[in-house]
Amino acid sequence: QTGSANTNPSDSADDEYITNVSIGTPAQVLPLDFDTGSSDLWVFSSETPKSSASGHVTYSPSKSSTAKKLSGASWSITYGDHSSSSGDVYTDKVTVGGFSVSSQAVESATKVSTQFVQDTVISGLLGLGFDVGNTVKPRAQKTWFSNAANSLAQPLFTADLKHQQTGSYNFGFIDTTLAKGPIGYTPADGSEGYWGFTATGYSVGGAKLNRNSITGIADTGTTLLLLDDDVVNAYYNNVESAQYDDSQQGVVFDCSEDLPSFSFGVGGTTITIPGSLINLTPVSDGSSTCFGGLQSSADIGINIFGDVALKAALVVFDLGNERLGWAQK
Ligand SMILES: CN(C)c1ccc(C(=O)NN)cc1
Repeated sequence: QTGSANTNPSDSADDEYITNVSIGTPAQVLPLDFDTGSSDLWVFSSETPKSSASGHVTYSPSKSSTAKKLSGASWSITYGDHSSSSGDVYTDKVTVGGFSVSSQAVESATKVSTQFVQDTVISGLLGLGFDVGNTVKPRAQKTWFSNAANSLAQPLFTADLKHQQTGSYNFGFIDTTLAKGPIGYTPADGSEGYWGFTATGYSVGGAKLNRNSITGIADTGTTLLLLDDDVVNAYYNNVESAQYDDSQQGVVFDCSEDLPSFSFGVGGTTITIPGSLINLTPVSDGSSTCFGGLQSSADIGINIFGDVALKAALVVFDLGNERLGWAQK
C-alpha cells in the first residue's frame, strides 16, 4: 500500500507547506504543517481557547464516532523558534494521501503560543520525526508515519517541496521521475528525534566542493537553510550588497542581485541550490531589499537543512534502512 498527498506553499515566501489531513468519522479535514523536525501530531481543536482558535479550522473529537480519549495522557512541545503548544490526547482514524491509520494519537491543543495563533493557514503539525521525539506523557505515542510504516509497500516517504508550486509527500514508494539526478544515500541519525545527516562538503557558485563536512538535520518544518557562520560568510562574500540587518535578524541584500548557487555533497552526489531559491522575499511588501534564504545557525546550535535546501531536491526519508536519500531536481 502507498499514500500520496499534495502540499502547497503557504505564502509568496514559501514560509511553510500545507498538507490536508482527514481526521475522524465523518472526516474532518485540517490543513497541517508536515514536520520532519518534530514527532507530535497536534491540532487546534474544540478544546483550544476560542480567542486562540479564531480563524483556524479545528478538530472536534466529540463529533467523531471513532474518537477515543487517551485517558491520563498530555503533551507539551517547544520548537526551535520558541513557539509552543500543549494539551491532551485522543486516538482517532487519520488519513493522509489516501492511506489510513485507524488509531493514531491526535494531540488536542488546550494551549498554543502567539506564533501559532497568528498562523491561521495551518491547524497544527504532523510530525514526521523519529518516535523518540514524541512529547506525550506518561507514554510516548507513535507518529502517523511510524504507525503506517509496516503496512506501506516500503517503510519510507519522500518530500518534493517546490517554490510557489504544488509539491508532494509520497508514502511507501519513490517516484524517481520527480528527480533529475541519481539518489545519493547517507546514514540518518534518529537518536535525537530528527533526521540527522552529514554533508561531505560544500561550494559557492559552481566551484568544486570543498571537504568541510556539515552535520545537520533535514527539516521540512523550518523555512530556511541555517548553517555555520563560516559557511554563511563564504556565501555572502560573493554578494556585493549583502549586510546583516539587526531589525530583520538576518542577512539582507538588494533584490536585484544575481545570487550565486550553493552546493553540498551528500551520499556521493551533489545537490545544487540555485541562487534564485536563496533570494527568499522582500523584507516588506514592495521593498527592494530582500531577506536571504541562507542564514546563520549559530544561535540554534544545530545546522538545519530547511525548505530552502529541500526545494532543490527529492528527499527520501528511509526509516527501514535508517538513511536519507537526496536527488537533484
Ligand atoms: C510556529 N510554527 C508554525 C512552527 C512550525 C514548525 C516549527 C519547527 O521548528 N519545525 N521543525 C516551528 C514553528
